[in-house]
Amino acid sequence: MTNQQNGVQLRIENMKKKFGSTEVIKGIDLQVDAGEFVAVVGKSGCGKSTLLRLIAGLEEKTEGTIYQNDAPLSKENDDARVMFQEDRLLPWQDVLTNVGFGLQLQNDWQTGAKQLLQEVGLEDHASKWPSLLSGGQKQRVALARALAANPRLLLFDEPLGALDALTRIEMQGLIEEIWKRNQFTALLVTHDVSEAIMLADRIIVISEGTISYDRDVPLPRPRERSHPVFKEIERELYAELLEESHKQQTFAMQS
Ligand SMILES: Nc1ncnc2c1ncn2[C@@H]1O[C@H](COP(=O)(O)OP(=O)(O)OP(=O)(O)O)[C@@H](O)[C@H]1O
Repeated sequence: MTNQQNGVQLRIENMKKKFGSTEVIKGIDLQVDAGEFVAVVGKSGCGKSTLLRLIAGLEEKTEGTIYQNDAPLSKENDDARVMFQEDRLLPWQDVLTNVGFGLQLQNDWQTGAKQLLQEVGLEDHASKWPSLLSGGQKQRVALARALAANPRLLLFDEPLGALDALTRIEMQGLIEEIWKRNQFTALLVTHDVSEAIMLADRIIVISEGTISYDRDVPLPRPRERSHPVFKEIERELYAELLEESHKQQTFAMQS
């Protein structure tokens, strides 16, 4: 089931992106429903972050159109926020101010920022400097800061990539809970196949700048890693990724 009320609908048509003479995105067509959670998987360098940056309006496309709720996007996407692998917190500001950064034009921004810290379970850390937090806590602050803008689209660019396995699982639970509560549309770039199956309504694989695989995850939430359908999708995804990798190696040896 998807969160339809707050999230935006996306439609990407024939998206292409070149850096110099190298075409990184070679023609992507993708539709994402309002409130849908889509995971983007693929080999390092296949263009996942570039796709996210194009949707965020942080990168200029070479060709194609992105429609958001049927309106073409032409500049920075005000409805979207990106959460990166590195926390990007301001080290000279305390946690509360970091979260309230986007709220500071509002009179009572401290109350709003405290509520967001509560949402991510860090209400007792408001006056700390970021340097005193663990990696997982810093990512919780980064998530609260992203939520401050009440985004209708959250773009997660491998945000849990630097965390230890247990913290990562905890953060997956938090992201799922917050997505359900806030009802935004979500795109998650991840290298972790089980993370994709745990969180996404749908998984796409990007290979050589195009979508090579696209399937729904028909599992109830919260999900069990031991569920036979979970295992089946896991096997399918690894097979797809290995096949793509094999094709690329063969191509590299022939050329
Ligand atoms: N600003 C840029 N200028 C030139 N080349 C770029 C730029 N940004 C990305 N690229 C190239 O585009 C390709 C795709 O990069 P991108 O970061 O989208 O890949 P990715 O799939 O997210 O990789 P990873 O999983 O390692 O983060 C890479 O070959 C990268 O070197």
